[in-house]
Amino acid sequence: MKNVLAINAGSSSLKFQLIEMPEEKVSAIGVVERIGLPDSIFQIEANGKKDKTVQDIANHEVAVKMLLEALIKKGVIQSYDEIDAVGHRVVHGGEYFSDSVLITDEVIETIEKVSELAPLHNPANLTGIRAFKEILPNVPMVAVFDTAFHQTMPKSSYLYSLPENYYTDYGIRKYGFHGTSHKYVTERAAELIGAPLESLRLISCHIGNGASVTAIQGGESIDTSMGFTPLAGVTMGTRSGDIDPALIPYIMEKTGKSADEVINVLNKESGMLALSGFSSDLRDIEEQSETNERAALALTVFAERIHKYLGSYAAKMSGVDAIIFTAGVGENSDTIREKILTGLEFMGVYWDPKRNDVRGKEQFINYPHSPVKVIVIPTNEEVMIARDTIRLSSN
Ligand SMILES: Nc1ncnc2c1ncn2[C@@H]1O[C@H](COP(=O)(O)OP(=O)(O)O)[C@@H](O)[C@H]1O
Ligand SMILES: CC(=O)OP(=O)(O)O
Ligand SMILES: [Mg+2]
Repeated sequence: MKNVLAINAGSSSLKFQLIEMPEEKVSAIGVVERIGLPDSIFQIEANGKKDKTVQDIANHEVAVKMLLEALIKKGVIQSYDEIDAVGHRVVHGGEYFSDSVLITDEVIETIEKVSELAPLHNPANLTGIRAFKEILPNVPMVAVFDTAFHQTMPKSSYLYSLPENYYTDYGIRKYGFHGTSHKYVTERAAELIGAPLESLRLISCHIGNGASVTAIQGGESIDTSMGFTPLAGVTMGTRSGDIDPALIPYIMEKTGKSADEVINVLNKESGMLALSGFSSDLRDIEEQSETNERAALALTVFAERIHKYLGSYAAKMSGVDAIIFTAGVGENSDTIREKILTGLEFMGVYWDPKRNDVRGKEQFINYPHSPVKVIVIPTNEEVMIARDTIRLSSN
């Protein structure tokens, strides 16, 4: 048995799970939120007990120390020697990584090199890696990339219609993200359907704060809604998704903002937050949607963008065998799933409102006679990270 610590470091948060492998038994799970802000929150659940503390946590290194100390204090481990390996989610791997990799100084340098392509995510991932390297210098660490699963996309999917040297000189292409999650639900879907992956055409909707839709044929990603960065595609919590690129210089001219400032608006002040006018959190928006027109419109825009991808990807694969919903919204919001699925009978999607009334667990929500299956599958990026970490650190 080996203890793997799976780390998902965000810009202001750090999610973690300590997992006993190969049994995949979770011995501790938790999250640190609001890192670098006042009143940071640290939550950990282990041995059937939940603890929550609120205190300032200045940076990721402090967060890492707190979580390691909490593992000992709660008796999950007796000493740090019991942590056999650490796996890190890294959002952008560029074209450098089509699989997870054992972290070396050279790997860290490469992750740094592609950081400018995922400014909300990669720097935070690197901070997590460095913090662990400092505190557990002799423990093997593995990087698991959001982009890796999408490296199977054909050139016709990933090339933009731009001068060729933009791709060859600058690596400008579609990369795609949430790959670890899309891969996890793909494999689970094949198991639940009871058919070999090779025979399936799937559309996976990862809808959380960040959201992306992926077409998966024969187990491989063949197209996805995010692009060069995680800003592209559907409307998200605070991200605009696709807009006309000519808007960027236009907004700069009208508002006097720099390019960086406009991108910051598109990343952090747009999406559901901008449409609703009050929140990026889908729960808040759903709560107000009966009485607040902007909230109702935001829900419609959000669902419609995803709805259109379902038609588009079904066309691309000449049909679809199953549609998958995952991540915070996809797993929990029957309202959004209903809005996305309504009107798809023409392509064989017959969903059952009773079965759709489900939250956070695996369930088919289609009628048994539906040619297209629709499945809610809670994602588990951490277990995927742990599996790859064991595979690559045991050699
Ligand atoms: N019960 C629920 N009903 C509706 N939306 C929910 C529910 N639980 C979580 N969400 C939504 O899920 C989103 C966060 O998803 P998550 O996958 O955790 O995001 P991320 O990992 O990108 O930060 C939020 O918009 C939140 O409102
Ligand atoms: C890549 C990405 O958008 O990740 P998240 O949904 O965690 O923000
Ligand atoms: Mg996420």
